[in-house]
This record gives sequence, C-alpha cells and structure tokens, in this order.
Amino acid sequence: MLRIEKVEITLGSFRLSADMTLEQGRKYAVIGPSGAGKSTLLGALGGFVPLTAGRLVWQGQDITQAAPGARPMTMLFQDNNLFPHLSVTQNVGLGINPDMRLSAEDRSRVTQALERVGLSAYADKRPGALSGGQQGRVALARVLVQARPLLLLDEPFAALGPALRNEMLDLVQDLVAETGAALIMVTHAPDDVRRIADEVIFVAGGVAEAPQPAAALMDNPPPELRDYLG
Ligand SMILES: Nc1ncnc2c1ncn2[C@@H]1O[C@H](COP(=O)(O)OP(=O)(O)OP(=O)(O)O)[C@@H](O)[C@H]1O
Repeated sequence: MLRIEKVEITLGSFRLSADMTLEQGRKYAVIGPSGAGKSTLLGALGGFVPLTAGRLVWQGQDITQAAPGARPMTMLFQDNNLFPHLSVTQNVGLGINPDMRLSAEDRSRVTQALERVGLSAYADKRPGALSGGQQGRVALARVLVQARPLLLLDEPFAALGPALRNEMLDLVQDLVAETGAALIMVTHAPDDVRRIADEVIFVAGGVAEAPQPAAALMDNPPPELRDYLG
C-alpha cells in the first residue's frame, strides 16, 4: 500500500495537492485536462519531481526522500527509454543491472521476459529494427525483469494505432496480474479507462482526487469530469 499523505507539489506558479492511498494489485487510471498535473503526479511518485509538503509512505516506510532507483516503482515513458546502440537483450538487462554485468540467472530472466512478450526472435536486434509496438514490448520486458510492486505508465501507447494499443494494454494487464503489481497509468482515452482501470484518479483544478471506482464514475461522471470527457 502506498500512502500519498497530504502531498503538495509546486512548480513555478503551478500547484498540485494529493492525499490518497493506493492499494497493491489495483489498476488506477489518472485522467484529467491537459496541464492539470497528471505527469507531475507520476513524476512525484517516481522521485523525479520534489514535494513541497507531505510524505510518501510505502508499506509503512517513508520514501519521500528516496532516489528514483531506490523506490518500489518502475516508470515507463512514452518514448520507452530504449538505448538505440544496445541490443534488445541488453536493453532489457539494464532493468536488472544498469552496468550490464549479468549473472547466468539474470540472463535467463531476460530470456524468459523476452519470451513472455513474444520477442525471443528479436533478442539480438537493435531497437531501430523493431516496430513501435515491438519497442513497447521491449520496454515491458524490462519492466518485468525489474519486478517492482508499482508500475507507473505515462501515456505509454499514445503513439500507437487502436488495435496495437489495445494489444499492449491487454499485455500490461496480464503482466500486472502475473506480478501482483499495482498499475498507475496516465491516459487521455476513456476507452483505456474502461478497458483496464479498477479506479480513476481525476486530476483537475490543482487537486489529484482520491481514487473512485472506474465503471461507476465513467457511467455517471460528475459535471467537471463530464466537461473533460466531452
Ligand atoms: N519544471 C516545471 N516548471 C514550471 N512549471 C512546470 C514544470 N513542469 C511542469 N510544469 C507545469 O505544471 C503543469 C502540469 O503539467 P503536467 O505535464 O503535469 O500536466 P498533464 O496533466 O500531464 O498534461 P498533459 O495531459 O498535457 O500531458 C503545467 O501547467 C506545466 O506547465
């Protein structure tokens, strides 16, 4: 369980507050208008954006000051953060050890993760030789080997077409079910919310609201969410 305790974030004239609890094994969609602070919230959870007040508490331990790599989360960005000069295997291996010294057991975990996302045949290729969807799957294989309890996704599949996007969402859904991780995903697509989320964190007017059950909220949105959904 992650407590986001009376958190305040200030970036120039922009302010965002959040106070909520995220449960293990749940899938949260973060939605709201452009510029509302969705990426900022994820950045704060991941340790890339400092808090001006409040605490982050993971399983009873204060992680507010912890460096990104020491937090219980993996973050996947829209560009997938793949290194073009490294092979698919090496890109996934970075998830286990950034200096790429891997034990035989580590290497077998990389092989298994590539099998899991259907990319065994591409292990020695460079990312540039892969399609956008395949690159997304390399990034997901890296998430798999990291095996952290919280997965943060910031509009990861926005550049993909609808069929591929759904395929990736289903894969993410399977992976978090297999690993027991909680998923916190920024998206602009109501279809994504319906497809994957248990709960919705609505960000608007300087506040990231506490999670609400997704299906009920999307079926009967309050006025400000209805304005956003259009
Ligand atoms: N480093 C920064 N310094 C000052 N202001 C910033 C900084 N980073 C972000 N902001 C501001 O914070 C606000 C929230 O930005 P953020 O990217 O979190 O919104 P978002 O909800 O993710 O938007 P979008 O849906 O368009 O991606 C914006 O007004 C942005 O201009």
